[in-house]
Amino acid sequence: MHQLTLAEIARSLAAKEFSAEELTRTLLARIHQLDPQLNSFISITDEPAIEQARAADARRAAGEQGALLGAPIAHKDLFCTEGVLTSCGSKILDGFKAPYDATVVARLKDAGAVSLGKLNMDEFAMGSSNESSHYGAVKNPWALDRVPGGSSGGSAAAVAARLVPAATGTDTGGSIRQPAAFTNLTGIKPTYGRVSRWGMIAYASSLDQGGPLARTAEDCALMLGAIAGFDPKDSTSVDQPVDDYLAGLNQPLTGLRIGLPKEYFGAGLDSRIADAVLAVVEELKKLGASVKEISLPNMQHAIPAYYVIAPAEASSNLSRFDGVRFGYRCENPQNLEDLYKRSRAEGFGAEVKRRIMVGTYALSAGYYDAYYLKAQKIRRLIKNDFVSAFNDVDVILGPTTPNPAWKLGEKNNDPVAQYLEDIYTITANLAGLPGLSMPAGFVDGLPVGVQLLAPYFQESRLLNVAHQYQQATDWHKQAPAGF
Ligand SMILES: NC(=O)C[C@H](N)C(=O)O
Repeated sequence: MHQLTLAEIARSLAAKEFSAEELTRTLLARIHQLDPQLNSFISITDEPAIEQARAADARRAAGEQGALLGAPIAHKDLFCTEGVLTSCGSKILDGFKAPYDATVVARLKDAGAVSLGKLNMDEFAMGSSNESSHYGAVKNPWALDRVPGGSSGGSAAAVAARLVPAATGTDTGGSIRQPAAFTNLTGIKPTYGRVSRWGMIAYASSLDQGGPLARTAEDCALMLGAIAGFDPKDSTSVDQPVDDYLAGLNQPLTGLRIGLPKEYFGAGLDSRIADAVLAVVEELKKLGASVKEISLPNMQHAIPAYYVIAPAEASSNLSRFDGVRFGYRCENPQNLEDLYKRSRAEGFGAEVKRRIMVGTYALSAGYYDAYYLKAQKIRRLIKNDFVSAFNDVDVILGPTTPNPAWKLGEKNNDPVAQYLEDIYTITANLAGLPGLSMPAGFVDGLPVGVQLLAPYFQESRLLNVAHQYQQATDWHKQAPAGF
C-alpha cells in the first residue's frame, strides 16, 4: 500500500480494495519502523489519525466521494494544528500546542485527508539542509549520510521514503522545490497569494507560500486543488478562481515555448546537472515544445537581496517569541528584561539568531536606505526581468539546484556557502511567481531536479508540463533502496 500515489489511493479507496483505516494503520506502522533512520517526523499522531480515517470511511459509506477522502498526508511543523505540537523546528516553541488549525490544515481536513503527524524542518524554515532543527537533522533516504534539503526536509524525506504519499511544505526561498529536488519528488510553490498563509508560522511574510510535495505532478494537482483559494483571514490571499488542476494535466504540449536563461548555465552549476536539464529540454521538444535562450540580467543580485529582505521580515515576525506568550520560557527570570533576553537567547538556535541580527541591522536607522530599500529595488528589477521574459516564452526551465544533496555537516560552518545553493529558487519568491521542481535523473545515485517557472497564477501550466513529462519518463518512479 505504501507504494501507491494519492491518485492511486483515491481509486483503491473508491473501489473498496482497502479502507482508510487499514491504510492509515499500515503507514503508521511503517513510520514507527523506518523513521528512526530518517528523523522526518517530529510528532506521529497515531490516535487522531485513526479517528480521522474512521470518519473518512464513514463519510464514504454515506456516499461521499472526494479524491482526498481517507488519503494520508502529513504537515510541515509550521502549520498550526489544533491540539497538536506545532514547533516550527524550534526549542522556543517546544511544548506549544496550537489552539486552531491553519487554513491549509482545515481545508485538507474538510476534504477528508488523514494527517499522520507533523514533519521536521529547519528552525523557523531558515536553512537549506534541515540541520538547524531543534529536533535534530533529517537524513536523505537516498543516502543516509546526506541532507534531504530544507527547510521542508522532513516533508521531503517522509514522502521520498514512502512513509506518506504527500505532505505540505512551505517555500520562502526554495524550501519546497530544493528538498523535492534532493529527494526525487515533485513540489510546487504556488503564486504568492494563491494559498492562504493563515495559521502558517511566519518567517518572511512577503515571500512565504505553502504548497505540496508529492511523488507526481498529478498528486500535487490533487493537493493544490484542495488548499488553493481565497481566504478572508489572509489579507494577501488573492480572490481569483482556482483552476481545475487535474483537468489541466492532459493538455498536449504542442507549441509550448520554453525559455532557457543564459545566466543559469554559468559558474557554480554542476555540469552533470546542466546535462540533465538539457535532456529534459530534448524530451519536451519531442512532446512538441520549442526552446529559446532568454536573459534574466538581475539574477546575480538575488541572493544578497533575499538575504536582506528575508532576515528583515524575520526579525520583525520573530519578535513575538518573547517567553511570555508561547512555548519556551527561561528558568527563574530576575525581571521582565531578563525573561525576554534569556528566553530568546536559550530558545533560538544559531542560524535564527544570525538572521534576527542581520535583519535588525538592515532595518535600523542609518542603514535602512543602504540595505533594505536597495534590496527592495533589486526585487522590483528581478520581477521586471521575469515579466519581460514571459512576453516571449510560456515557461522558464532550468536546474532547481546547482549541486545534488551535500553531506550532513559539510556546509555547517559556512552559512554563505549554503545560501548560494538557493540561487535558482529564490528569484521566484522575490517576484512572487509559481515554481515547480520535478525529478530529472541522477548524479552519483543522487536525485536531480529541474525547475519550471510560469507567469502569475499559471500553476496549471506547470503541473501540465510536469505531468506530460512524467507520462513520457520514469525518473519520478525510482525509489530509494531500503524504502
Ligand atoms: N525557507 C526557505 O525557503 C529556505 C531558504 N534556504 C532560507 O533559508 O531562507
